[in-house]
Amino acid sequence: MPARLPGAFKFNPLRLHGKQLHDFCTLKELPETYAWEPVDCHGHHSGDCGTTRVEPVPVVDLYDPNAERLIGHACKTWGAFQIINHEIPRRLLDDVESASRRLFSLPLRQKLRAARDPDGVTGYGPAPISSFFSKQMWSEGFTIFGSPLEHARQLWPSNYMRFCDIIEEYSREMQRLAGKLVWLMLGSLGITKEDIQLPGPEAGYREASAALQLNSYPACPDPDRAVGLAAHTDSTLITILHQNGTGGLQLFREGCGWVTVPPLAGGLVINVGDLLHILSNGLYPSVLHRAMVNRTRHRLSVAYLYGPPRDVLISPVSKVVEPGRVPLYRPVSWSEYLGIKAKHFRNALSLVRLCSHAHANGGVIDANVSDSCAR
Ligand SMILES: C=C1C[C@]23C[C@@]1(O)CC[C@H]2[C@@]12CCC[C@@](C)(C(=O)O1)[C@H]2[C@@H]3C(=O)O
Ligand SMILES: O=C(O)CCC(=O)C(=O)O
Ligand SMILES: [Fe+2]
Repeated sequence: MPARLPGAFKFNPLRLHGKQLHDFCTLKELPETYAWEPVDCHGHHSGDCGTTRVEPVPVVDLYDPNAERLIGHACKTWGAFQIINHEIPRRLLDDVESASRRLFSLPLRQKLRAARDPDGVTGYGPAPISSFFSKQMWSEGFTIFGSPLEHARQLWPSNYMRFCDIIEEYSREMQRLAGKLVWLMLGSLGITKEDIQLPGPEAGYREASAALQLNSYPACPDPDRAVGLAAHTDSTLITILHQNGTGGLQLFREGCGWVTVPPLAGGLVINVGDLLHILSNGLYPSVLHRAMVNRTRHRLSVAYLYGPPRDVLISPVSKVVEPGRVPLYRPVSWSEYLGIKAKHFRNALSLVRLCSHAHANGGVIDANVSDSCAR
């Protein structure tokens, strides 16, 4: 019989899109639905590099006169790096972290007022990729595209403006930084404004589209069997990630395995996404990454997912397709690619790959490739 004590609803699991959700703080043990097979189930070597010294994820100082070259090298070898001296005020990073903490601290019932619609993209809920996994992830998310006003009103009917103001200011600053970083990356490939139709500095990088993903990873009673956010690449040009002082982000590096990205006070993590992978013809590969959880600390992260204007076609820029090589990907807009990713997840990139008899490594002509091809 259901308990009728005041507050007993907290222990009543609530459902969203067919899955039971929980107020994580009430769980003293890991429910089986959140217990993953040993991490190797992601199909990759688990843990950090064996006993050899792990090479750290590159850190680039944006004031360094060699920043463009260093960024190019990091994109090619890691598909990711951290930045310092990015000129995003520390106060704003703290504000967005507090706003996110305020949101996720609300009772589950209240957060569900702003739940993501089954076919929608914005609002509260498990990470959109959850539907591809039978086990649940030890995390919750809130996705913002454009104005957060409507959802913020549902969450805090009489006190929503502070949240909206912070999100607006953060998005504005991130847009400027993302535009600058993308042009540094393109510059490192020798690509100029004449070669590509992307928002540039003269327009303040406006017109680009972007989403903001707030992620929360509560302390977990059995972290070794749980996964915060399963391994994925982002569908973006680049993603800018702010993580609070608690580590958990890991990057997959060929020949090495999973490498933890240590939180750097005031630093930001930059990931190469699938669209930059396409645009660079695979020279700057999108990075596979995941988030792990821990026993004692609540981890928060804020991802700014930056893409081109939704209907601009992205394809390998001819300058990076060297003689003797071929374009590996067909043109695709961000809106189409997001649809492909939402349906096919890990196969999305190979589904826009051209049936070119070209080798994955920069499009060297090679007749022996049997990859899935764009039809
Ligand atoms: C613009 C987007 C990228 C994203 C799907 C989305 O429509 C909004 C959320 C984004 C996110 C954040 C967490 C990881 C991810 C794979 C997911 O499930 O939702 C990404 C999506 C993506 O990059 O494909
Ligand atoms: O929380 C993290 O460290 C990773 C988040 C992430 O990968 C994402 O939001 O796309
Ligand atoms: Fe991601």
